[in-house]
Amino acid sequence: MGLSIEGLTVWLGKRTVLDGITAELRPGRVTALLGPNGAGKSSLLRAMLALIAVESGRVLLDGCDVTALDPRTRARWLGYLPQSAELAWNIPARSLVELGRAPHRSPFAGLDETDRAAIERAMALTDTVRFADRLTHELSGGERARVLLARVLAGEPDWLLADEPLASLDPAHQLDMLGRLHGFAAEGRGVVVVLHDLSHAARIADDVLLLSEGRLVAFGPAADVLEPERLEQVYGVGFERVGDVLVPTPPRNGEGDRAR
Ligand SMILES: Nc1ncnc2c1ncn2[C@@H]1O[C@H](COP(=O)(O)OP(=O)(O)OP(=O)(O)O)[C@@H](O)[C@H]1O
Repeated sequence: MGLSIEGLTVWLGKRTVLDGITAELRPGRVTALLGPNGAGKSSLLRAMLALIAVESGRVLLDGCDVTALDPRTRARWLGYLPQSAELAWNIPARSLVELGRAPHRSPFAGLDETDRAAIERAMALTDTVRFADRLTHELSGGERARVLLARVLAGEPDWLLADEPLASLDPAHQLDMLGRLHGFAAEGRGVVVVLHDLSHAARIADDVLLLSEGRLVAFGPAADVLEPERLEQVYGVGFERVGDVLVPTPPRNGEGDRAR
C-alpha cells in the first residue's frame, strides 16, 4: 500500500507551513522525516493523517485520497504515534493498548481472540507486559511512550507514522524502538518517523525526506540525502562522519546563521 504526497501545501494561520511537497513513500521501508525545528515535519505527518486541512495537493493511500476515507478505515490503515506522550485518561496500561483495536471492531463489541492476540503481541514487542496493570499516570515518560507505541502496534496498521518516538526513551529503549520500527517495515508495512538525531536516521532510515522552512530539500535513499554539506546548509552546523555516525560540529564561520 503506497503513500503518495502530491504537491501538498498547508497554511496554518497566515503561515505557509508546507509548500508544494511531493514524495512517493514506499512500504517495506523506513522513511525518516528530518529538518530543523519548525521545518514542518509534524505538520506533514498530520496532513498525511488528514488531521489538518490542506490548501492544495493531496495525500493518496493505495490510490485513495486520505481525506475521502472513512475515519475507521483511515485508522486501520494509518497508525499515528504523536509527539506528546501526555494522556488525558488515567487507566491501566493494558486498557490503553486495547483501545488500539477500536478501528477493528464495532463500538460495543468485546475483544475477540484476534484482538487479544494482537494486544499481547504489541505489549510483548514493546516490553510493556510487566506494567500492564499499572495506571498510565503512574508510569514514567519512557514507559508511557512504550505503552502508546503498543497501542498503535495493536491496531496492526499498514503504515506507522511516528513523531519523535525516541524523545523520552533511554538509550537501550531508543535502540529497541529503532529496531521495532525497522522490524515493522521488514514485515512489508510502511514507516514514517520524525527524528532529530541524524545518527539514528543514518542507522534506521532507508529513505530520508528532508524539509526546511516548509519546503522539500531532498527526498531519496538515506545515503544520498544524508550528505554533510547539504545537512550543513539546512541545519546551520557542520556534520562530520565518525564511523557510521554523523556528528554535529560548530559552524565554520562561527556565526551560526543558516545558509538559505
Ligand atoms: N496551529 C498553528 N498555527 C500557526 N502556525 C503553526 C501552528 N502549528 C505549527 N505552526 C507553525 O508551523 C511551522 C511548522 O511547525 P511543525 O510543528 O510542523 O514543525 P516541526 O518541523 O515538526 O518542528 P519541531 O522540530 O520543532 O517539532 C512552525 O513555524 C510552527 O510555528
